[in-house]
Amino acid sequence: MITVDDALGRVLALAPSAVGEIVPLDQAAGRALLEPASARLTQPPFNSAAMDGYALRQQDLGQPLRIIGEAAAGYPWTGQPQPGTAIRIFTGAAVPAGYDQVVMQEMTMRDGDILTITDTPRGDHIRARGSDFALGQSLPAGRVLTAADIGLLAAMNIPEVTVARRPTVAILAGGDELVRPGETPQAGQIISSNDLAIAALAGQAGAVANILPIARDTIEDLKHSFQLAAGADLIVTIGGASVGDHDLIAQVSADLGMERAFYKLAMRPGKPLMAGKIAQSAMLGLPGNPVSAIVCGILFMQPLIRAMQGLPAGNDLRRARLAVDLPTEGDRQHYQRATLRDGDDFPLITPFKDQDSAKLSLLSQADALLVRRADDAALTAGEIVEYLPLRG
Ligand SMILES: Nc1nc2c(c(=O)[nH]1)N[C@H]1C(S)=C(S)[C@@H](COP(=O)(O)OP(=O)(O)OC[C@H]3O[C@@H](n4cnc5c(N)ncnc54)[C@H](O)[C@@H]3O)O[C@H]1N2
Ligand code: MOO
Repeated sequence: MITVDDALGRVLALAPSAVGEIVPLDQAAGRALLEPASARLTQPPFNSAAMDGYALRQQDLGQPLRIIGEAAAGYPWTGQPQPGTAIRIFTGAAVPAGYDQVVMQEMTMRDGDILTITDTPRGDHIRARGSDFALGQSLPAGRVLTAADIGLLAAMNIPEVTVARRPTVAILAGGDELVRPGETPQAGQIISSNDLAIAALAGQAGAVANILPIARDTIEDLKHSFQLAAGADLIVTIGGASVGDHDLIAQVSADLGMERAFYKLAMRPGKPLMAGKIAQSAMLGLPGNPVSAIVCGILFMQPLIRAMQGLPAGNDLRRARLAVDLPTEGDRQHYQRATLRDGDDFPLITPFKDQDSAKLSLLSQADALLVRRADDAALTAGEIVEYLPLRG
C-alpha cells in the first residue's frame, strides 16, 4: 500500500490545467484568481488629506496663518501657495502643492480668516500619492479572492478579472440500502448522507457539485450512473470500494477503461480509496463509511479541486500539544478525530477515544484531525503533534 503523501501526489497529478473565464468583480468573491491583475492607476492618485482641518507649510508653524482657500474631496484647490497661509481642507481632498502638513481642526482656533494652531501636530496627516499601490502593481494569481481583494481590485480600477472556471464534480453514491433524507427507510435501509457531505466539501473547495441518483449495487446501474457522470471534470464515487461481493466500483470503473493511479493506501480511515482517470474525467472512489468518505474528501478531493483551479493544493498541518498519552500507532497513517482547546504556547489537542469510521456525530464535534504517522511510537501528554484543522 502506498503512503498518504504518495497518494496525494498521484491525485494532484490528475488535475488538468485550469481554464479561465472572465467575471465582473461582483461575481468574483471566493473564486480563484487565474491571471494576475495589474492596477490601472496609482492610489491615492494625489497626496491626500487624512483629517478634516487645515493644510499649511511646516515652516510656518508657530505663527497665525491666513486662510486663503478650501479643498474638499473631489474639489481640489488650484490657487498659488503663499508663505504664512493655510487652506481649509477635508478628509480625502488633494493636499495642494506647496503645503506639507495637515493639522486636525480640533488643534486649531479660527477667527474669520485667521488661524491659530493650538497644539503641536503629530504626523503630517497626509497620505502620500502611491502609498497604497502604484500603477502596474499586481495582485498575484493563485489565490481565492477575499472581500478585501475585491475592494483592492475595484480601487485598482479593474472591473473584471480572469478566474478559474469552477470544476464540475459528479457525485455518485451507490448502495441498495440507501434512501434520500426525508424518505422513510424500510427494514435494512439507511439514509444516504455521504453524497450531500461530499457535495458540500466540493462546493467549499470551489467546484459545482452534481449529485447523481443513488445507484443500485448492480453493474448495469453503476454503468448507467457513470454515463450520467461523463464529461464532469471529476467523478467521485462513494461506497462499493472495498472487497465485499457488492463492492463493484473497482470492477465497473476498470470495465469502463479507468486508468488507475492507485487503489488502497496506508491510511486510517480511508484505506480503500481509489484514484485515476476515466476518459477525460479524473476519478476518485471514496470508501463508503461516512467518516472515511469525508476524511478522504478533505485530504484528497478538496486538494484536487483546488489544483484544478490553479490554487495551492497541499494540506497545511499545524502544531498542537497532546493533552493525553497515546499508545503506539498501527501500520497506517491515522487521522484521529479530536477536539482543540487553548493552551499556553500551542493549542491542546485531545483525540476521541472512539475513532469508529461510521460515527458522523463524533466527526461533527471534532475541531481537528490529529495526524499520527504509521508505526509511531507511544506519545506522552505535552508532546508536540501535527493536526489538520476542520473549522475555518
Ligand atoms: N473484508 C474487508 N472488509 C472491509 C475492509 C477490508 O479491508 N476488508 N475495509 C473496510 C473499510 S476500511 C472500509 S472504509 C469499508 C469501505 O467499504 P466500501 O467503500 O465498500 O463501502 P460500502 O461497503 O458500500 O459501505 C460501507 C458503509 O458505509 C455506508 N454507506 C455507504 N454509502 C453511504 C452513503 N452514501 N451514505 C451513508 N452511508 C453510506 C454503508 O451502508 C456501510 O455501512 O469497508 C470495510 N470492510
Ligand atoms: O479505513 Mo476504513 O476507511 O476504516 O473506515
